Amino acid sequence: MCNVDVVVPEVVEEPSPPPLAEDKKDEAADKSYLWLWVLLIVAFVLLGTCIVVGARRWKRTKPPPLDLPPEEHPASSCIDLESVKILETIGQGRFGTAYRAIVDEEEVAVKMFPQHHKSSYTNEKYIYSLPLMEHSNLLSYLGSGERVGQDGNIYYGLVLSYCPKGRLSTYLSENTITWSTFCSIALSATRGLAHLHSEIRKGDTKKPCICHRDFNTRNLLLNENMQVIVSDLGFAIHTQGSKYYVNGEEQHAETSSLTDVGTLRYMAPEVLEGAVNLRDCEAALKQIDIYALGLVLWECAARCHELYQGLQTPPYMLPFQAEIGLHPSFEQVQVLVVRNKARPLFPSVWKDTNPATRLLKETIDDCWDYDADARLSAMCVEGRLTELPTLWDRYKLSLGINGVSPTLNPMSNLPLSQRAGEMINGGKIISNVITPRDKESSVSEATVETTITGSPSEPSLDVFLAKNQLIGTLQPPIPSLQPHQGRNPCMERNLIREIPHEISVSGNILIDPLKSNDINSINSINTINAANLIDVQHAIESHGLTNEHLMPLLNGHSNTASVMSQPRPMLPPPTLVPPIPYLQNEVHSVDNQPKRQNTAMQVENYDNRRASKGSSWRRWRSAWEERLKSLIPRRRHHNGEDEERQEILITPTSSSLSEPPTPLPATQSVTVASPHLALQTEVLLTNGGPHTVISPNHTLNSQHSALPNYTSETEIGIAKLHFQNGFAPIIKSRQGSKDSGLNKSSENSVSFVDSDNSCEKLRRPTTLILPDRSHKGTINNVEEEIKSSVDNIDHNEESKVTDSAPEVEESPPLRKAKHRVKTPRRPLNPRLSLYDDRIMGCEGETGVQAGKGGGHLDVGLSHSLPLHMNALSGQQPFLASSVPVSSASSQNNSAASLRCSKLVSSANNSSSSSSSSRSSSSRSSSSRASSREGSQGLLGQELTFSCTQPNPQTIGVL
Ligand SMILES: Nc1ncnc2c1ncn2[C@@H]1O[C@H](COP(=O)(O)OP(=O)(O)OP(=O)(O)O)[C@@H](O)[C@H]1O
Repeated sequence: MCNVDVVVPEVVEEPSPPPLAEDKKDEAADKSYLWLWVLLIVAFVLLGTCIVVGARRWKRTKPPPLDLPPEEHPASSCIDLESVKILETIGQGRFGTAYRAIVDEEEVAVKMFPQHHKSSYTNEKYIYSLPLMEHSNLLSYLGSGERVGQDGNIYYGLVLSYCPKGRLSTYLSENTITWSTFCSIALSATRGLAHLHSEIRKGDTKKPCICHRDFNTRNLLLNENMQVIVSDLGFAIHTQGSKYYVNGEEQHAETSSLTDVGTLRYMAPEVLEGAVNLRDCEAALKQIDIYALGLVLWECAARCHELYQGLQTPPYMLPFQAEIGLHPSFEQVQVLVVRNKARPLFPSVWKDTNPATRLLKETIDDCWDYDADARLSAMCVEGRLTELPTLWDRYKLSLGINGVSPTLNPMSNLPLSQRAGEMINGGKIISNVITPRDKESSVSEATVETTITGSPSEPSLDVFLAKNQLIGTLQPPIPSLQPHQGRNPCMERNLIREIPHEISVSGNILIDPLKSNDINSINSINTINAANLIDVQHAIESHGLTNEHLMPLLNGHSNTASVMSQPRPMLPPPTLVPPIPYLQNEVHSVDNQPKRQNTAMQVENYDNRRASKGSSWRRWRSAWEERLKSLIPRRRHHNGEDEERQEILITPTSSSLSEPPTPLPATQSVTVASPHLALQTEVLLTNGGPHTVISPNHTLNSQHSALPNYTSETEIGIAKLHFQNGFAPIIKSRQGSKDSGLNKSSENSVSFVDSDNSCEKLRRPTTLILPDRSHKGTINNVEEEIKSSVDNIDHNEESKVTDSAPEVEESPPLRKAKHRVKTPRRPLNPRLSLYDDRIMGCEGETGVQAGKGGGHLDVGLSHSLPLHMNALSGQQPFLASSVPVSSASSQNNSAASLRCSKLVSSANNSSSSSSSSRSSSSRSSSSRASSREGSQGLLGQELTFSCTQPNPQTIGVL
């Protein structure tokens, strides 16, 4: 309690001093900093996000080369050019000189580009530097750099792997090859191209599609293992859809002349036409490469001695060399490839009875198809070629084991399209005569073939055949295509495209001249045996086969079917020789028939009996039999001998069909002259209705010394004649006093067309007729040529029918491409090299070089010499003394070497002229010719060139 009075002093809280103004400021500042920080952080985050997203997008959209610029590519810095010791010159190209060199005791090739061809160097280096370019069938890129030559100029060099056997073209010209070597060459070349064409992704790295654009045997090298190495990527281009890239810079294909490069004789028809679809330049350029691949395959196969079955292998020829020689003009190639749709011909001795040969021919055919879309892809070609060795081995094996079976028809499993036609060796018509030797070998080979049809990956077909025992009843099966072989749907479309034409001559079985490559095939058309067809129908019936079963067997026979009717009936291909009638006992017969003997009579009776049963199927079949019988040419007996009747069908063409066919106002005179007309000839005329035999009694005697003439008056406006024995008749047409247009194709059919020339559609000829522009021929000329060709045939030699110039000149202009982007032309820029059969791009914006120089040294091959003549004046700046320029395979061949020590020449203005707009190119052709002659025959002498350049230039001494 004593503490009661204790007063606890009140603690008076001193009022806190009011906040100073500064403190207030700090607080506000803190707050604003905070916001600032927040804002900054947000901004950073946003910025970061944007950067990441942007970078990702950029990565996605940016072409791969920029991800990995050439300079950063490890390979580019592998070998320093300075460390390379140059030994000798191995080749001279348009753009640079190739040397054999040595680095660290390893042989390499160095390609040196002069300064004015730097863009070519840059482009080639860029292509080699793209990711994932390493491939066993491409040259390896080892390094690059600059070097000052002895002349003081800068040169740019690419260090590449060395191919000791040199150019493929040189090798082929000097050697024949075995089948296995051919397979190795064909496959490796295709693999190299397929790798270029492929887009490959490995992790983040992506190899884009590259199109070669100058694919030919000069740019294919051989290594020591006889593997082809694709080289010369100077024109190669990185494409993607409608765009392409030059040094990583995106370009738009439609605004440039992308297709103005390449080697003339290897140029695809669409390039020659200027009708490349640049909207999808990737696909278009690939297709152009594939066309060239087809020619390369043909070129190689032509030197495979095993394909000639003991006959002598013909000398090496470039594609179309037999037809237009070594130095064709642009127009010549254009007429041949675009207008005449000509392709190099397969020798008749390449029998289709050998499945490997057949597959090879089909593959080549599918590569150089006129329709670019119908061409195979490189991968697909590779897949097909992979099968060749196996097919060949099995065929050879079975040849040894099985022998001949008389019950099988040798030609029966050939596509119709491959039966017609005649073989031309070296571009010249031989004949359509089947020699006994041909027949024998055909039988033998075909017999064997039946035992090996179907590829290993096709067991279902074999099983199917074995189960049903159809061999001998059905025609030998055609192996269905493998998935990788998948015939491009466009292929079928192409075949179907011809149907209206064929149907317009209903009542006749036509030969498809597009595919007529077999000497044996012409006569096969005349020997289509209705009994065969009936047998097949029996087989179908008795074995309960459906269309699905038969489709694989009939693959590739769309032509046959399409001629017959629509919808396509399930009929087997016609046969060359009527097979021995063969009766297959039914396995599940309902009427328990006793076993029947296999005799012709039995077959006939059996057939009649079965036909009388009268089911709807049989009615359908009978109707077809009737139809077919009416289609099949009859044989006539005359003077005790069987003779093939020549059927000449004269049909109205499209323009006249649009009019009422009868009565036709004009009187046409049709004159047919041919030394090979059969003894008795009938001319069948049709105007869309039933055929009319106009002159059944005209008889022509093939023994007649003069050319027999056949004249028939008819009232048909348009005539189309098809001969099946391989000669080229002449048709003359008069309409009143005026001659109608005579359009003479180089195939076995000749047609004359109405005066407006609207009806004629030339198809790919089976003979390669060249317009000799210098030869102003007349009908008489042609007759003379036919005569001489017949003489040649009689002597079992090659013959050649030549179109006369007037027809060529009068023929309709080349088809213009529709719905396609026309390749822009740059008329002021040179399209043709002065000295080569090549067309070149133009030095300029695209960075792809044009008009480059360099002499090609292959004797007998196309050569090229520099467009930029000045370039050559220091062509060997890396060699101390004159060094022989030789192909690697003929390095010791002094005749093939070019001494470049002296450089002297003079230029003459060419006197050659041309009526065409490409007068400069014509002049250049003559220059080329002279240069090549010089290169072949004037080694060591001073060489004079003519050129379009105004001033004499120093070029070289051969
Ligand atoms: N790696 C190599 N190995 C062996 N020889 C080679 C090699 N590279 C080039 N050659 C030879 O040099 C020649 C010219 O080379 P290349 O074709 O690359 O030059 P180019 O100027 O592009 O020629 P082109 O006129 O064909 O365009 C070839 O034809 C070949 O004979």
